[in-house]
Amino acid sequence: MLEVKQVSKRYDGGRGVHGIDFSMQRGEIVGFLGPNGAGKTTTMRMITGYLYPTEGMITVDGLSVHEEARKARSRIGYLPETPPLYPDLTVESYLKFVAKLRGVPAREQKMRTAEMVSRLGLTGREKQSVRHLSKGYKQRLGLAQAIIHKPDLLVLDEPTSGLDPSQIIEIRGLIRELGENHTVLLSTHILQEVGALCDRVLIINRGELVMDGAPDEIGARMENRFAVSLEVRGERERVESALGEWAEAKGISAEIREGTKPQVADESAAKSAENLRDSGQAAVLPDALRETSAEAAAEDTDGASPARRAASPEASAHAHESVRALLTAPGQEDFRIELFRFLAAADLPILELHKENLTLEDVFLKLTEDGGASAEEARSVRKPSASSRERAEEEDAGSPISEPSVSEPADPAQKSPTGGERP
Ligand SMILES: Nc1ncnc2c1ncn2[C@@H]1O[C@H](COP(=O)(O)OP(=O)(O)OP(=O)(O)O)[C@@H](O)[C@H]1O
Repeated sequence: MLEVKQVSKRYDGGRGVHGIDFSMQRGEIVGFLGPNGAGKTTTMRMITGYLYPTEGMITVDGLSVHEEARKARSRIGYLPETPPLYPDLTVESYLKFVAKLRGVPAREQKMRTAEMVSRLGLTGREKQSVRHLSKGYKQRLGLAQAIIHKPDLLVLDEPTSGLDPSQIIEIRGLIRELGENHTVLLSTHILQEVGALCDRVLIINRGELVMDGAPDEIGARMENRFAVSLEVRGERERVESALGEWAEAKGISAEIREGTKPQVADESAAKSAENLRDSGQAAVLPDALRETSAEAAAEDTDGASPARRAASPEASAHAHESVRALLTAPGQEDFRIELFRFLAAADLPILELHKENLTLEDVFLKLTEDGGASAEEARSVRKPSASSRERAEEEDAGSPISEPSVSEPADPAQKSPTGGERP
């Protein structure tokens, strides 16, 4: 529903954003991450039609945000970093004013205002002046003004910035709810927020998109490896040799790490079992153990029978031993099911198994820290579906800037009475 095609915005000195290219499907909640000055607000202001791109094209539901501004913008709700609130109005009168401004039919304005009050948890505050709302309630009102005209796409610029932890939880809950009926693009500095809310993350650095993917996939994709760490119950030597052979045959590297050693109690149990066996007193063993001893006796003595291992003193000694390992394969192929089946067949129970990824934080730091991934390197880890554009050539630093606005001032200096953008 949103298409951002090769969009650039050049400010003085070559700052701004370059060749931003991505699309969003209906119903997605996408997190837009980047360090300060990376270009998040610039991109969002262009998507919402408040700023004209120097190059490129943005459409919402096929409508150009800049050429069919009125129609396109009726489908977009925007919560800027500083919500465009009028402190002298009451909550109710402000919402009615915005409803009118956004073209809600006169007969529906009252009803829509009441709906927003109830949906955004503003009940009881209708007559309160905006000036006296807490920061959290101002943010609720900011969300209300963004959705009062029932847009399809919601663009939220740092919606939880400046809120206290309980307000953050509340606003996240509201965004999650809004995400059930809207497509949402939200910028944030809080990595946790992306994990908590978003299906997908876009990372922007120095004006260029450097990552596009699901939060839990981008770490693996960035490294182009599939890594699994696991803990297996069994004697170290046996686990090591079984895993090692399997991994080698599959071209997977296996690194055996520390495991747990048998407890002293287990060692003494093993000793007792050994003494019993040596003194021929198997008859006093508990029934279950006697059965396994009998089975073991009936088996060939190649040591492969699980029952024999269970009854043997060696097995008792290793009954609580476990081994940790890290298996790493090049590429993205998921080998967990095969591994599970192999270890089950070898009677080596898996106590724990999980995919090892770079965390979102690792990825973010790698991509954005000084001297982190260059735009060229970063492009190579973006999804294949993402833009394969060549970097737009840097414009002359002194080139003139044309920044016409559609119907709103493009200059951030022109703010609403509270310093926010005009609603
Ligand atoms: N009106 C403007 N005139 C000149 N340069 C600007 C203007 N607005 C933004 N910039 C520059 O463009 C770059 C991107 O800024 P932008 O505000 O989009 O970043 P951001 O990712 O939203 O940052 P933050 O997280 O700090 O809000 C920065 O280098 C910024 O200084």
